[in-house]
Formats: sequence, C-alpha cells, structure tokens
Amino acid sequence: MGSGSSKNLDTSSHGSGEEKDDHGGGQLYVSLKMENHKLKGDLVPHVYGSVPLVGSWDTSKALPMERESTSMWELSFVVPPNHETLDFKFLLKPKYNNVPCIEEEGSNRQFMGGKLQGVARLAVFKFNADDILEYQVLIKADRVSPFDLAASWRAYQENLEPSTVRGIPDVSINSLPDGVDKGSSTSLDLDLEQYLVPAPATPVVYAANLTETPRSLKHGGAFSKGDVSTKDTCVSVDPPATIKEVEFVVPDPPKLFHPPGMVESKSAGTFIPQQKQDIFRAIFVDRGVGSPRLVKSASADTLTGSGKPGAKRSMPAAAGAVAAAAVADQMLGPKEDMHLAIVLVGLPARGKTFTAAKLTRYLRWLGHDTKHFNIGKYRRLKHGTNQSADFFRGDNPEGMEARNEVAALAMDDMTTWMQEGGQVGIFDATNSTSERRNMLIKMAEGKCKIIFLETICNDRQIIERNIRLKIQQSPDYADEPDFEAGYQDFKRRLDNYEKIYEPVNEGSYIKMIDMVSGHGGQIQVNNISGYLPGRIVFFLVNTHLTPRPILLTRHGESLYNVRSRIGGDTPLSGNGELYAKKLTNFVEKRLKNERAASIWTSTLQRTILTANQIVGFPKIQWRALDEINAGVFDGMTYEEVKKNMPDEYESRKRDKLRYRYPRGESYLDVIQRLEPVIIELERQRAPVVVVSHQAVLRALYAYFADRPLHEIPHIEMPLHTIIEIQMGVTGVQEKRYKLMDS
Ligand SMILES: Nc1ncnc2c1ncn2[C@@H]1O[C@H](COP(=O)(O)OP(=O)(O)O)[C@@H](O)[C@H]1O
Ligand SMILES: O=P(O)(O)OC[C@H]1O[C@@](CO)(OP(=O)(O)O)[C@@H](O)[C@@H]1O
Repeated sequence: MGSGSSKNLDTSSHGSGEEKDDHGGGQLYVSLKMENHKLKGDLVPHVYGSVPLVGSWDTSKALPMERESTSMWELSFVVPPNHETLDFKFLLKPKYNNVPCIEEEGSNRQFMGGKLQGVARLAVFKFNADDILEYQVLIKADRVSPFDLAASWRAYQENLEPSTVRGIPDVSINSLPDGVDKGSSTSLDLDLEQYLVPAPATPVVYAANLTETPRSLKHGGAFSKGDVSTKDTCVSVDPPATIKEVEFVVPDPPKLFHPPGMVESKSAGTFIPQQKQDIFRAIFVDRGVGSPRLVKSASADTLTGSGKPGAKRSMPAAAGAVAAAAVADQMLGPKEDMHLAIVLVGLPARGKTFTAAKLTRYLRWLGHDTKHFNIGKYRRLKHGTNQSADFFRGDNPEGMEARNEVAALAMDDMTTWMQEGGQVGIFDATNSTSERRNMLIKMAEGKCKIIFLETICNDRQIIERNIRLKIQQSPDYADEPDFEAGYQDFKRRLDNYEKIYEPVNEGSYIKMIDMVSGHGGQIQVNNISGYLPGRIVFFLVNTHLTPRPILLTRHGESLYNVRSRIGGDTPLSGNGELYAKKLTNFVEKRLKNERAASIWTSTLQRTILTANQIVGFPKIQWRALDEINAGVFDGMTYEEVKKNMPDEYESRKRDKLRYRYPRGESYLDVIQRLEPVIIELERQRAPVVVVSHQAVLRALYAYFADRPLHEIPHIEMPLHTIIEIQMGVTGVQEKRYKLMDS
C-alpha cells in the first residue's frame, strides 16, 4: 500500500505566513489521464492517496477514473489550497468489488506546493512476474482561483446537463451488428472524393501577416512607405472601416456621467455623432434589439443596429456572461483593468504567434474587441525582411535598439487603441528579457493590465519541426531560396536568444509548458483572477495540437424545412431520410480507422434521426446544439412573420446578429451557449461529427473559419453538405462534401 502523508499548510513554517509557496493562492486543479490499448478484464483504474478526497490510502474509498475513450481514462479533482503535500498512486480495481486491487509499482507520486514532483512516469502494474501492464500517464496541475474555477465549472456543467427530452439517453453507443468489421471498408476513399465541392476560399496564411499594421503606416508617419516590405503590405493593411474608427472617438468611460447604480452600455451599435447626448441616458445591457413589446432600453433606438466592422464601443458586442462581466468590470474594477494586454514571452519557434492568433480568434468570437500586434511584422515593415541572425544578438546595440523601438511603437499603438475602446490586446514578441518586459510594464501603467503568457517547449523534436515550419512560412525567409541556409540562420538566431533568455517570474503570468507534446504538459498560473483571465486560462488548458477532423453537418431535410417553417421539432422528410443513409455511409468510410470518434447531436429529433443509423461510435446529445430558439415565432414561416409582425421582421433584417426573438434567442445568445461546445471540440483529440442546425453551425463554423461576428447570421450553411474542419499543427483547413442536392 502507498505510504506518505498530507501536511496541512502551516503558516508558521513560512516565517511571516507569506503565501510564498501558494503561487498566488487559489485551488489546485489536478487532471490525471492514463492510456492503454490493452484492456485487462473489468479492472478500472482508480486513484488513491494521502488526503480524504482521494481515500486517505483506503482502497475502498479510492476515486474511480472515468473512461474518456476506449483506451483513455481520466480523473480531475480540486485540491483545497491548504494542502501543501499530496501523495497518491494509481490503482486497478475490479468494477464491482473492492478486491483484489493492484497498486502501481514504484514510489508514491507527489504534489508539493502545487507542483508535481519528479516526472509523470508510466504507471506499471504487476499481476505476476510475467504479466505486466503499462499505462501512459498524463498529469496536469493548474492553480485556479476558487472564484474562476467555480464560474467556469458552473457554466460548463450547466451546458452539459443531460436533457430530459423524449426520455432518450443522452449518451448512447449502438454497437456494430455482429459480423460487421469497421475496418473492412477498403478502397472507399475515392468514393468520398467524388462528393468534394469547393470550400469558400481559405488561404493558408502565416498568422503574423494577418496582425495589426502600424498606425504610423496607416497615417503616413514613422513607417514611411519606403520602409515597407512588399511581402507584408500586400496582405494586411486594414480595411477602411478600421481607419474610420479614429474619426469619432467615444469619450473615455470615466468621463461619462454615471448615475449611481446605473451602467451605460455602448455595445449595441455604432454611435452617431449628433446623437451623442443620448448615450448619457442609455441604461441597459446588450439584450438584443428586437421585441418592442418587451421592455426595451430608451436608448436602443439611438444606436444603429450595426455589428459592422468599425463600430466603436467600449463593451464587448456580446450577450450573457460576457456582457455581465464587462458591466461588473466597469462598476468594480480599476480603470486599467478594463483593458487587458496578453504579452507573449518565449524563444522563437515556440508557438507564440500560433497561440496569439488562436486566442484572438476565440476572444473575438466571444465578442471581445481583440487585436493581435505582431512585433515581427512591425520590424519587417520598418527594417525589411532580410535581417540576418546578427541583428538579433544581445550584444548588438543597434539591433537591440531597433528591436526595442519597434516593440515600443507597437505597445504605443496598442494602448492608444485601448484608450479608444479596444478591450484585449495581444502583444506577440519574444519579450525574452526582464528588461524588455519592464519597459512594457512601464508603458502600460494606468492604461491596461498585463498578463504574460510564456510558451515553453522542451521537446527537441517539436522544436525542430517548428523551425522547419518557420523557414517555410515566415516572410523573413521568403527571399531565401536555399532552405539549408535559412535553417542555419534561424538556428543562429535562436542561439542568440537563448543566451539572454530569462523566463518570466514577475507579475501575473500563465506559463504553457510542453502543452503540445501530448504527454506531461502543464499550465502554471500566477496571480490570475477575473472573468476574462479565467476564461483565457480555461481555453488554453484545453487546447492542443493533435491533428484531427471535425465534421459539421446540418440534419437531413425536415418536414418544417419542406414547408419553410422555422424551428419546431419535426421528423425528417423523405429527402432527409436519404441524407441520413448517405451520411451514415460517409461517416463509416471517412472514420473507418478512428476508434475513438464520437457523434454529437442536438436534442431535437431531426438531428437524432439523422445520426440514428451511424453505429459503433458514442452518440452524445447536447442541449447547447439545439437550433436558435425562435420564441413566439416558432413554427411560422418567414412570410407569416413579415405579414403579421412587420416591425419584428424589419428589426431582424436590420441586425440579425443582435435581434432576439420575443421569448427566444439572438445569434449572440447562441454563441454564448456554444462556448462549452467550442472548448470541448478544442479539448477532444479524436474526430467528432457534429449534427446540428443552421444557426448553430453558422456560429461554430465562424469560430473555426475566423469569420467576424457580424457575418455569422449570413454564412451559407447548406443542407446535405459536410464541412470537414481539419485541425492541424499549422492551423485550420477546410474541405466540403456535398452528398446530395438540397
Ligand atoms: N505551445 C506550443 N509549443 C510548441 N510549439 C507550438 C505551440 N503552439 C503551437 N506550436 C507550433 O509551433 C509552430 C511555430 O509557431 P509560431 O507561432 O510561428 O512560433 P513563434 O511565434 O514562437 O516563433 C506552429 O506552427 C505550431 O505547430
Ligand atoms: O437565422 P436564420 O437565417 O433564420 O436561420 C435559422 C433557421 O434555420 C432553420 C431552417 O429554416 O433551421 P433548421 O434547418 O435546423 O430547422 C430554422 O429552424 C431556424 O430558425
């Protein structure tokens, strides 16, 4: 049996009781995974250990792990902050008995002060001298403030709550009929190819090229046209709408009059200068622009239903939790906390730009006004693309000055944009010395809150792969025809950075350590609190680089689709049933080698029936995947709405994103409830087939395709077509299969 004990945190042993080992307070969120493809009888992996939570070394109270896929077992738990040391071991226990238990070989595993001691070694179980079973082990421990943890978890759980619709189990696996071998569908790949149709243009562009362009370039200042490298300019000078933003500057929120207890929101549209006075009377949280018969802000009419790019606002264009958090921040938080700077830190080729772009996409999709400032792009525009490794030497004063100068310019641009209402700036550079970071901290004083996000990778193979990707993608090497010469130059550049690199140890930070290698990664969090930082940590904890497809499809045509009626819960038409068969065939072929894939549907029968015949994969019903709730219009045709409620019809037409159906939902509401689905799709390592609805799929697709919020309600989402999103190490790619005409 395991040995060891749990020590309660004794403040006296820390001198003055400083929370030195507490890493900024908070609870320890521990996630354990074990993987083995050879299953042994009905033995279930358990965890037991030194604290009551994990059974106090009593095998009958050990915590069972849950099956995540056929070969993967998982368990998460939260250790209260007053446990300094936690010892534990893995245990194999029969499903329905307490004995015999087989404890893993070797010494106890241990968390001390929130950190795993030693490495996450394999879990080895010895049945007898010749019979040994090994499990791969993955252990993550993150410090999360109790508040953020509770908020994230509640939101997550609420959306995962099982439905009670129709009494159908929410998770089911219909096994393959006897004699059917899932791996036997040979030579079928060609069949799939015949259904391929062109996807909307999704050029694979190096993420840095899509980032912000220096303001001085837009307005003809320090970055003269002569400085500009053609490679960067051709991709990314912002559209005129963004430039227009600076023409009308909304006063800083603190300068506005706030009657006690009232909160003013500008999130519902563009301000029209002559109506500026009205904003002083606006008292509402973004709740949609429809339903005049229901209570509506007196000011809503003074705001043009925009959602268009360039609309100026100081609150996110979002609903629900996002809007509520923004209001709370304005009421309670210090002014600078209303703006958040995520400052990347890390050696070159550690995934900083990749992570920055992904986070930008996620935050924008949630409705936060977010911009990505890539300092490499600033440098290229100012100093050209052909800087050799010497430019990056720590002992090259000119190089250092030039790099600090562009970093300061970008920081200036970012804080100026924040003062105009921008919410989250992502500052993407190596920022590899504390001197540079101090410069940024000083520049941000009183303007925004800084959180450092450090990406650390110790896996030589991944670094090697990243370097090769860099030579292929980065504009720095676009003019270098000789791959080997580029490679050697980049290696020298890396050496120069490594010589002076200082890991982050100051302020608020998130460290992502080996998060992509697939084993033993961890996230360390220091001094992080608040709604948005909490969401960011939650998002980063769940993302990884394992390539896998996500298949999105609408249900087969329903009886209401045939009659052009919205909403409802009707079964499939004949056409719809045919699609269900074709989809089944498609999934069997496309996922023939995927043992751990799963099928997600909504709780409405048109999606359940569409997926009904697919066998061999777990099916999960999500309420969050139900179609937009059309409220009092459910079951009507668009024509009927137009005729009977012309005002409502027009309101929706004017601003389909924010329009909330009376007693129903808006697209913004749908996006909010889909957040747990996105997090889960990011977290999954195996393929997922999502069978859902038009509005829901528009919102999900927009996240992956990085489409702006205002476009979401208008994205084409045809019936009987599968959109395959391929999640890969360089980003997201798309394929479309049209199985039949709609
Ligand atoms: N957390 C990470 N650790 C290591 N590699 C990563 C990480 N995230 C993404 N990558 C990989 O690193 C590659 C290069 O990333 P990039 O963002 O250009 O690096 P950087 O900005 O640090 O120079 C990406 O294409 C991706 O495959
Ligand atoms: O937002 P719009 O464009 O109205 O699209 C959403 C509508 O699509 C429909 C079909 O018209 O989805 P679904 O096919 O899932 O039934 C309606 O139920 C839903 O209200």
